[in-house]
Amino acid sequence: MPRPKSQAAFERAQKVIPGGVNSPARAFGGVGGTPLFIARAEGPYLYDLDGHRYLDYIGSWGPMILGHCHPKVVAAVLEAVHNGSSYGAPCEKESELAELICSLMPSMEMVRMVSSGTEAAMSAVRLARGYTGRNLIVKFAGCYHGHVDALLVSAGSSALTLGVPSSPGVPAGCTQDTVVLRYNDCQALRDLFATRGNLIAGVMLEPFVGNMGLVSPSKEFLDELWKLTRRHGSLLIFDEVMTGFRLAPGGAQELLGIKPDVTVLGKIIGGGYPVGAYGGRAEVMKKIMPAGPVFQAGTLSGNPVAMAAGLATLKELRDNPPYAQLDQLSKRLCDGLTQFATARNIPHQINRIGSMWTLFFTGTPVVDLDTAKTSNTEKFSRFFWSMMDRGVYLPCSQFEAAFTSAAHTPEMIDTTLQAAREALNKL
Ligand SMILES: Cc1ncc(COP(=O)(O)O)c(C=O)c1O
Ligand SMILES: NCC(=O)CCC(=O)O
Repeated sequence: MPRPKSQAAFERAQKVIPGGVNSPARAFGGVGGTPLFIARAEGPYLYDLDGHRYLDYIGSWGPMILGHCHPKVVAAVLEAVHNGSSYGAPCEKESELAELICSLMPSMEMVRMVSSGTEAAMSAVRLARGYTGRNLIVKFAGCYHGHVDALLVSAGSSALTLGVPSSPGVPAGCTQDTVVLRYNDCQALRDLFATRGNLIAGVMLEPFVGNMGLVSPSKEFLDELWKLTRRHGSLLIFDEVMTGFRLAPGGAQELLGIKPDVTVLGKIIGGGYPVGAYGGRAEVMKKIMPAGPVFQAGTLSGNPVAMAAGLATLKELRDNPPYAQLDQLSKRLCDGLTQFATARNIPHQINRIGSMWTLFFTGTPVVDLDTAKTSNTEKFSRFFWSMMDRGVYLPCSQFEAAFTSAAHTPEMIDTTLQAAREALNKL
């Protein structure tokens, strides 16, 4: 399908923006070709510059759980805008959003707002170190916590898609206190804690991983994480930037019945505007300046317009929870995909939790980064473009989760399945 206006816009952008994009995840590096330039978005749809319409299964990589331009979010933002863009002084909306977050996620007694998931993850690492007086941070291969120096080792998402396991510009000193383990590997976790448990400030993980494609934790893995961090006084840090308010009103932690010490948030809490947050028990959070000695700050933190968008989004999710519907729609979609791929004898795995899902082109069950990497990414690329040409916008990498939104209807799922049947038949 020709997209001359996107092509021209990409060429223009490449002259003044590195790689033509402001975040590598958008560059289509994993599938080749030119990224679509978006003119506008509404409900479940994206519209590109060339006037094509696409059913959107990215939702800005997670935030748009209500679909684009939800009327209540738009109204809240418009009202806020007229009261000023930024004050550099506290406003009540910050407390209102903090109260709502803490009521929905009871592991959080206090929360600090920042402007991105990266900032939240970075600050959570500093807090864990400041609180425990220890340096070691444990992360898992394939998990992505934003572009935090200390966590940019064996990172997922575009760092994985584009084959950059760690980046130039991150000095060894920044990662020397980071230990990377295999996701779902209980023995590695036990071995590490047995030898260095008293040095570990915190263990950070995506409780369901979206950034190597969707991967779920085993019960044994979660039990072990809980037990070992309790025994050794290390903080258990859930990065719920993707899963927070996505899988349940109380996030993955509600679903799993675990109260992490610290939670990292982003995406949905900003309703499409730049917001991140981190929170936990008051006793831990009171270490943060000016309540305590651990420094962290931000000119635009708690921005009133972004707070309004986040509040409107979370209130809608609380008052009209879409989770059962999202689960049903996503199940219908994934069941159909499995059925078609099986009928065509295409080796595949579908991993799904609620409205997060990935179709992996591999015959091997995907439980960690190594098994995710057994996927046939060339097949994925052909499937991706075939779906795009049929008006379905999927994540542009095998190693990303797709998201269904509350604006999707059963009819749209069936349209998507019809496209998928044709695309798989042509693979
Ligand atoms: C789990 C997770 N943590 C952290 C981040 C970083 O968030 P941001 O892109 O807002 O910096 C992302 C996504 O980018 C993410 O998926
Ligand atoms: N899973 C990918 C992301 O969430 C990040 C999107 C971006 O950095 O643009």
